[in-house]
Amino acid sequence: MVRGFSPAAAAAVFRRQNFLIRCLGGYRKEKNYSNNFHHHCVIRMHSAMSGGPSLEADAVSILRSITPTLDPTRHKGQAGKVAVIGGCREYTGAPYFSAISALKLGADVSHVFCTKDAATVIKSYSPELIVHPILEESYSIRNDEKGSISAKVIEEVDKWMERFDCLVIGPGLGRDPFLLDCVSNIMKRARESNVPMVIDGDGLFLVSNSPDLVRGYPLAVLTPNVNEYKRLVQKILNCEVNDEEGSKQLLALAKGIGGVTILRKGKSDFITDGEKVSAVSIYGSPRRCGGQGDILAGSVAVFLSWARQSAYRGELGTNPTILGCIAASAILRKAASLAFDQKKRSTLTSDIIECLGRSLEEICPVIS
Ligand SMILES: NC(=O)C1=CN([C@@H]2O[C@H](COP(=O)(O)OP(=O)(O)OC[C@H]3O[C@@H](n4cnc5c(N)ncnc54)[C@H](OP(=O)(O)O)[C@@H]3O)[C@@H](O)[C@H]2O)[C@@H](O)CC1
Ligand SMILES: Nc1ncnc2c1ncn2[C@@H]1O[C@H](COP(=O)(O)OP(=O)(O)OP(=O)(O)O)[C@@H](O)[C@H]1O
Ligand SMILES: [Mg+2]
Repeated sequence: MVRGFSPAAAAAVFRRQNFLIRCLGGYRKEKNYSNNFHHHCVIRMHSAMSGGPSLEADAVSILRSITPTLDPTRHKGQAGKVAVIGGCREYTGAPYFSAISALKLGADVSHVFCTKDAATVIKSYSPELIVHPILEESYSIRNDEKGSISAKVIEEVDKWMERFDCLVIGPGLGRDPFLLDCVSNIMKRARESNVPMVIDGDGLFLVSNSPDLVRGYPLAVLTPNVNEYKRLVQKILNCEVNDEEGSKQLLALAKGIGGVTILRKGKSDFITDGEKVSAVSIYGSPRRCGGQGDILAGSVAVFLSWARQSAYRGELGTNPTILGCIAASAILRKAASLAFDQKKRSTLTSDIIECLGRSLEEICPVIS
């Protein structure tokens, strides 16, 4: 029996999950499980994370309820304006993956705020992105310039801040202390303007060391991978990750940072804002190429912006940040599965990005 549920409730959950996974089309390739869905489902619900129940989310219904129709009366910007804060000398792929994924899912405008070194490279990947070369790393400036550069960074971001529906902080940001200091200031400004923030990659390194940047901010979403989660648990809860108590620990972590939303990435994705834990377990791909988390972060930004629009219209009863995470996780996994079908071992992050549109179209067709 599924932990925490009566046999009847567990059977209903199982039937529902069966239906959802068929819609999302993602389980069929999983080794050893492909011919035995019942086994697949029950095992997953037992072993995904113990220490309290986590229910498979109804991702299909969520996607259908928050994805806007393509309506000729809408103007540019209404389907979402997102900005990625990331990209430095070392990493140019990560911010590109996040920003282009947002566009490929249907956002109208996608910006990248990065270092000067990274900007030309990112621009050359795509003419679709609006790239601002405003950040600086310590190696490229003198100590006596830091004050004026820091002020200039915030001045440039301030020009745009109120227009953004969501920021993605961290993909390919690096860990330069001066640069992270400037990004802390950007995060404080975003908070003052009530702009949602998806924090990923090196943004999570920053938040682990300075949790007050997001503490108690309900529009903050943290998307840790296994390393980033470990660091957060150590810093915030002062202990080690304990998967025996996985759900409880995740709830405690979200509460410990004042009710932010956490999407813990892994074999299943677990999502909470401190109230209950939802899971997205549909099968994606066995390829673990770098960059899939960056796609996810850009996708969360889009879906949470759409979920907030639906919430304004009074159509939702659930926290939009949770809905955005569930929708993004399901779409990324489905896209990864589609890409893997075609490319097998040579599947790359850019192949998955090319499947984002189809992945969403199969669930929310433009003309239904
Ligand atoms: N194509 C691209 O451009 C891509 C770029 N990417 C970008 O890479 C960045 C790091 O993300 P990741 O996922 O490698 O971090 P993660 O798994 O925590 O670390 C693995 C190990 O490495 C270490 N470590 C990491 N950074 C370090 C640093 N600056 N300096 C020193 N150590 C560092 C880390 O050590 P620890 O954190 O435990 O100290 C752990 O042991 C991030 O900006 C991401 O967006 C990815 O999105 C993929 C595609
Ligand atoms: N073992 C797994 N099986 C299936 N899906 C997984 C597995 N591990 C991660 N994923 C999925 O891949 C996506 C990216 O997670 P991952 O842990 O690779 O992030 P990341 O390390 O931050 O990636 P990036 O390389 O972009 O930084 C998430 O949606 C996650 O659910
Ligand atoms: Mg990552």
